[in-house]
Amino acid sequence: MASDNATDYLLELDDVQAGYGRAALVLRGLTVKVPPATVVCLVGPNGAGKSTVLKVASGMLTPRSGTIRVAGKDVTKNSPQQMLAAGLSHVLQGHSVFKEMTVEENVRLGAYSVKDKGEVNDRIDFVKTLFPVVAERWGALAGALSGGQQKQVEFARSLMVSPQVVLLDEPSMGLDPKATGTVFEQVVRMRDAGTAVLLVEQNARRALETADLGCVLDLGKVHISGPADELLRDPQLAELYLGGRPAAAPTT
Ligand SMILES: Nc1ncnc2c1ncn2[C@@H]1O[C@H](COP(=O)(O)OP(=O)(O)OP(=O)(O)O)[C@@H](O)[C@H]1O
Repeated sequence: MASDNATDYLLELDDVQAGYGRAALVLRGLTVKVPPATVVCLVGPNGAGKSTVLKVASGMLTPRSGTIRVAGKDVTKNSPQQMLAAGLSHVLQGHSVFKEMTVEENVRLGAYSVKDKGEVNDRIDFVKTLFPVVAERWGALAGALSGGQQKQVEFARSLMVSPQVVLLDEPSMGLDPKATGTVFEQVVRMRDAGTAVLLVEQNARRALETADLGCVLDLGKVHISGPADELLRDPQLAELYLGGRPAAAPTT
């Protein structure tokens, strides 16, 4: 009956309503689905509820209604620890490396719940290959790295639990354009290495250029969704959500 078979998606947020305390709802019937090996980005105006979507997906905020599924399994009421165990790894907004610890110590923290030493070593090899800067600066204090390099340490840490989906909240925040470019390249590398990504970004145009699928949030709901390149070419969307600049439609 339903073409949206649950097993077609690694992560599904279905008709989710959520808010903070007694305040008005922030998410008002939001549906977002993340297929395997895909970067899905959420864009939209300030306060639309983008970060709140990630908080709900990582168990930091329990929805008032609606359903969250990971690979078809209902995880709606999971705690953050249970969400992590279910395969959702959250890279928070801003910088969360421990600056006074080495890159190695920061990355190993991501594996605190993994008991098998061999598995930890395999994951270390994997993230070192994926993020060369992590390998190059393995023994350095994380605080000595640039902002973009620290973000890659955070990515590496998030991958230590072999997540199904990485939730990335504004990875370009505070970075210059060159570092932003590198960080988005690494998002694509994560996807190519088999990890799906749900990405929240202020930098809507750059995020849509990186993502496979895009969802535009407004007032706590998905206003429009589809292939990211199509959204980028949509003139109305460009006017409303991409900084008011005209769509990059061919002019010749
Ligand atoms: N911890 C909190 N307690 C109460 N209200 C909150 C909390 N976090 C966010 N909000 C409110 O929820 C709404 C949505 O915030 P959210 O951070 O999800 O939006 P956003 O789309 O990510 O915005 P931005 O792009 O500005 O980060 C805002 O009105 C915000 O003030």
